[in-house]
Amino acid sequence: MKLTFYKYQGTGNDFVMIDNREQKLSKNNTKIIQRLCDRKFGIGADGLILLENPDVEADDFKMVYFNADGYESSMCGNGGRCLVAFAKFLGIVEEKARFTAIDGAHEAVIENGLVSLKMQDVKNVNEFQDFLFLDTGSPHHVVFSEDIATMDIKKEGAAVRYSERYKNGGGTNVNFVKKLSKDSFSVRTYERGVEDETLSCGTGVTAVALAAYVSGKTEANQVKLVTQGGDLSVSFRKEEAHFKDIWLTGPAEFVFKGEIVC
Ligand SMILES: N[C@H](CCC[C@H](N)C(=O)O)C(=O)O
Repeated sequence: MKLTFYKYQGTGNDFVMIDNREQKLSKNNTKIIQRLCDRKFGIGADGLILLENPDVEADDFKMVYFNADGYESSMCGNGGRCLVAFAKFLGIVEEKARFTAIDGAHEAVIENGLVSLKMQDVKNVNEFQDFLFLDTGSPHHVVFSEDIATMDIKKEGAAVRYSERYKNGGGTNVNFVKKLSKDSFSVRTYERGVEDETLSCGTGVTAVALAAYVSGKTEANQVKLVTQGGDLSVSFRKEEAHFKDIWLTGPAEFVFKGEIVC
């Protein structure tokens, strides 16, 4: 099968994007999706995203996300932002978009060259002695540390992701965080389903911003997250025990278009 694909990246988290409105690529093609994401035998990406026709009248499109391991996974924040940029390129949307992903409905706005994505509300942030755990559309374990620059993220991240706490529940993504100022943090993320460090993680930096607020490391409700692949920002409103109006903002860029036989 000949497939036209578009490569996008959002702060270094990179994706193969496919306009699948004609359903050319089926969702259980794990081997094909894994091969497309393979950085040696395929195009290479952290994940693959299908743009499909919406199931909901009010939506512009539907998002289906696969990790590089070829399996459909939970929400991808950077991928969602890249998908909005892709939808604009295809002429499906202009400056505003509304779509449904595996975790529900999302709005997005393209402004000043950045894409802002509204994330689902977060009801539970679980604080433990030396880490926090929350789900921002994907599960995230968050650890604050004085030194993350020299860490072996792949090794340290895998140790948590495959630990007793997570190994039977589908695993988790793992974020290592250093506080930079009263409203900015440096973040390095080990991503489930990539099974390696990614240059940034959208649901991950969203989790870090909320975890920093809950653990008293920031009082700001707009936080800058510095990742290996670039800067992202997360804003939110705390309403009683819930976090609402959570917006993830950052660049989302086209890299190249190609055709591949698979
Ligand atoms: N690897 C994640 C999904 C992608 C998350 C990340 N790429 C983002 O930007 O949110 C998981 O399986 O939970």
